[in-house]
Amino acid sequence: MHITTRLEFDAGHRIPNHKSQCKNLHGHRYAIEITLSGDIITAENTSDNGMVMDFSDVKAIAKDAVVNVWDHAFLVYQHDTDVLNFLNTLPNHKTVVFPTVPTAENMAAEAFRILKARYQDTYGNHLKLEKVRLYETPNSWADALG
Ligand SMILES: Nc1nc2c(c(=O)[nH]1)N=C([C@H](O)[C@H](O)COP(=O)(O)OP(=O)(O)OP(=O)(O)O)CN2
Ligand SMILES: [Zn+2]
Repeated sequence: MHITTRLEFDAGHRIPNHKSQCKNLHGHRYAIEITLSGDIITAENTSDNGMVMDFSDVKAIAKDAVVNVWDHAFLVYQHDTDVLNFLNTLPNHKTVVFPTVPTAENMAAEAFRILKARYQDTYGNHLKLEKVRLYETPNSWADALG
C-alpha cells in the first residue's frame, strides 16, 4: 500500500548561471509530497489500526526535518558566493546553504536524503520512503525515488 501527503512552504532561491530569469533572486510557493509504502497496520484498539502511517505523523516528521527548516528561508548554493556574502550581512536572516544548486531536482533529492532515515517502522509493517515530489510551481515538479 502507498500513501501520500502534501505540505507547502515559501522560500527564496536563485539559479546562478541560469540562461534566463531564474538567475534573479525570487521566490516560490513550493509544495512537497511525501509517498510512503508499507503494510496496513492491523493492531486492534490502536490509533494506527488500518493505516500505513497516520498522515499527521508523516507531516510532523516532514515539517520538523525539512518544511520548517526551508519555510521563509533563502536557499543559497554554497558556491554562490556573492549572494551568500550578502545574506551573511543581514542580521538573523534565515538562510539555508545548499550543497547543490537549489533546483526542484536538487531540493527533491535533498529532502529525500534527509527524510529517508526519519520514517521508522514502529509496527513491523515494512514502512519505506518511496518518493519525494517537489513542486516548484503548480506546473513543474521533480521526483526523487528510493
Ligand atoms: N528542470 C528545471 N528547470 C527549471 C528549474 C528547476 O528547478 N528545474 N527552475 C527554474 C526557475 O527556478 C524558475 O523560477 C521556474 O521556472 P518556470 O517554470 O519557467 O517559471 P514560471 O513562473 O514561468 O512557471 P509556470 O509554471 O509557467 O507558472 C527554471 N527552470
Ligand atoms: Zn525559481
